[in-house]
Amino acid sequence: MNSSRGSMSHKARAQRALAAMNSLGFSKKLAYPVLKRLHNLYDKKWELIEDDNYRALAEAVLDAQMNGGPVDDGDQELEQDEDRHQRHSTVRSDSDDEMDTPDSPDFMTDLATNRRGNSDDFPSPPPRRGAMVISPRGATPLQSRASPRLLGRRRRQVMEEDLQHDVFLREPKPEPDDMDASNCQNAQLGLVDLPHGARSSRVLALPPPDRNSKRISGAENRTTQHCRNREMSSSVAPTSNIMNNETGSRVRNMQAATCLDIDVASSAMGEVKMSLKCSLDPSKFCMPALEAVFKMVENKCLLSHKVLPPDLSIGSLMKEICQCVVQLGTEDTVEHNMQSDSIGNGSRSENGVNQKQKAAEELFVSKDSGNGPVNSTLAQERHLALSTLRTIHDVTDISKGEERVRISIVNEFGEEKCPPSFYYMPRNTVFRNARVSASLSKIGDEDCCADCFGNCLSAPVPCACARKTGGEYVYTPEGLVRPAFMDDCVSVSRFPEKHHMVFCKTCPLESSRNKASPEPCRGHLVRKFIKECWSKCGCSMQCGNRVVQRGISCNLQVFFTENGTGWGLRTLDELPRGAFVCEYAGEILTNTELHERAAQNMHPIVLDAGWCSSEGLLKDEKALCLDATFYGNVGRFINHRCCDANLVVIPVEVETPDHHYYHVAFFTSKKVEAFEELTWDYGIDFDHAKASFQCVCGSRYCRGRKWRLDDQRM
Ligand SMILES: C[S@@+](CC[C@H](N)C(=O)[O-])C[C@H]1O[C@@H](n2cnc3c(N)ncnc32)[C@H](O)[C@@H]1O
Repeated sequence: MNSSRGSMSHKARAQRALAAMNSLGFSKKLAYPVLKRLHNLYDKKWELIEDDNYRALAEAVLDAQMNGGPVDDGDQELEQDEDRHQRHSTVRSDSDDEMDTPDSPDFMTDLATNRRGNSDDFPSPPPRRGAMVISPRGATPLQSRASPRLLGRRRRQVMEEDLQHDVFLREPKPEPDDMDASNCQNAQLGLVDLPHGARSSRVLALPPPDRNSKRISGAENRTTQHCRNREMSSSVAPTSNIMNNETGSRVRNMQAATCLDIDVASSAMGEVKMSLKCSLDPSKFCMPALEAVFKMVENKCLLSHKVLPPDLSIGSLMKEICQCVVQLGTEDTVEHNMQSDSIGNGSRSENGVNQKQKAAEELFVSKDSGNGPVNSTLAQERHLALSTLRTIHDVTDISKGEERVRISIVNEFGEEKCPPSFYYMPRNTVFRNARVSASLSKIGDEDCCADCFGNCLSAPVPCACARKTGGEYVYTPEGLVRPAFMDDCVSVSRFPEKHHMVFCKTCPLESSRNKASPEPCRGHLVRKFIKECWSKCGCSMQCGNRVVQRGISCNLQVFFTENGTGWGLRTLDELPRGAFVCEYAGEILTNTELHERAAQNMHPIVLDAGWCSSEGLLKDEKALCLDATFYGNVGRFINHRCCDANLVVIPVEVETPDHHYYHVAFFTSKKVEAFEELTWDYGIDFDHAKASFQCVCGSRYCRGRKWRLDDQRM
């Protein structure tokens, strides 16, 4: 700040301020009321107005202009202030009176005169070298000392006008002396809403940041109007980096955010803007939808932690936003590149998406992302087409954004980059004939807690939904299955012979295998159910009795196993006993449909946990099973381990009170270390029939070992 200004009279300072505005092309008529307002707002501190070449004033004037010209609402305030001043001045000392205060009648008269006067009366400040400005009217370029940020806003204003005519804009080049801008290769990005009929959003390049702008000063300077927080590459983790250093994965690295610039600016008109700048390769970037970015940040920061971590800061949230923008903005490109690598016939479109493949997929794929099962039909004929089209999955997130958390995939041991093709589907979907009735009318008063609110677990008395589990909630406030309930579930899974089984008169499973002469029923285990609150319940989605329906919340990774079981699933964090991991999601089939596709199937799960309640023969459409061969979630990667697996399956009632349909949920049966493989016991009877695979689980209780030894002896 020019120290000589400190001794100038207020009148002179006001004149200088208006002259500076004039040199930017703002008329005194426009600038004057804004100056008055700002002067009041800044508690008559001229330094703040003069700081950074009248930056705050210029921004406020520009805002006033954009909001429809001069707004002289400062008059009243100023007049009131003047009254106050006059009353106050009667008790002021002589020395005070010597000061030529801006709210003195003198100041007012002079400003009023200047308002009427000619703009040429004011001396123009010396031009800044190299600064190119577009005039407010977008007509005459002129040189000025305005900050680059202001110039940027004015450019943007013109750009927005241009966009209305769908004009393509070139990115403004960073100013040669702007180191900040050159560190980050690209310009700032922003979204602009377009007028009706135009494309919904466009990425605009904003000008490089003002290197003169103030750094965050926090409490030290509460009047600072512009803050910036820059962190260079070392402090920002690679965003879409699926190479895990600890595991030494060979899967390729994606774009990393090499620099993060957080910019906060406010105007005197009460507007505060925050901007993020992430450095990336623009050729590999396509601006993602903001909703997707926010959803991802929520998932990463809030939902996956369930509670806010103690070290949460706005800075780290902003960093996450920046990283999510980079990740989402580069995913399509990476996927496309991989498709081109493997298929070799990709025709690249403007935004990096293989249009040919997209169009083909749209023909074949109809997916539902709503809650619960939906009676949509997924034609089996699509499978073949899909498997040729979708040979490669998105390597950064196998769920393709369908889950609350990103699920990465790595192969540390083999050449195979991805598992055989399948369509990721976070929830079960009916294949064709299965009948899943999730109607509200079927949920009686006894099956819901309509009068509850908030979190049922904090109510003094357990709600109606807990009645089905003996009047006790299965979940602890931490969202874990209670130890006693878990003990029972583990026992049923580990020692089935010790537990109650029901035998159908005519088993739907056997009759679907051989309708004419079905074999006798082999028995179905009676399992304990969890009953979660649902749509007719009055509690919130965050209720502690809603765990499975909220979806995956732990950090999982699909990886290529070393022991020959192919792809498997592991946790990246330590998990306590009783933690929900994921559902087994797939197509809902009738047993007949399952039998028809038996030749192709992997390991379907028969939904027979509720068969004990059925009298006589279950109708075919009620005897259901889940098949994740073609459509499924991460549950399809969980390998088998005999007896001492670390996961246990628990049936969960959510949307249907009858137990012909339910959710198959995996919970940890013991504490699981980070990077440990997650396994469950498929319950295969290796003695009874030759299994579809030779077990290599490595468990000391392996039931397949005997079978393998027999094989070797032959
Ligand atoms: C539900 S899938 C699990 C994911 C599978 N590993 C993959 O790569 O997609 C079941 C298949 O995995 C393999 N598998 C799972 N557990 C196994 C085990 N203990 N021993 C040998 N193979 C196993 C078998 O091929 C089995 O058919």
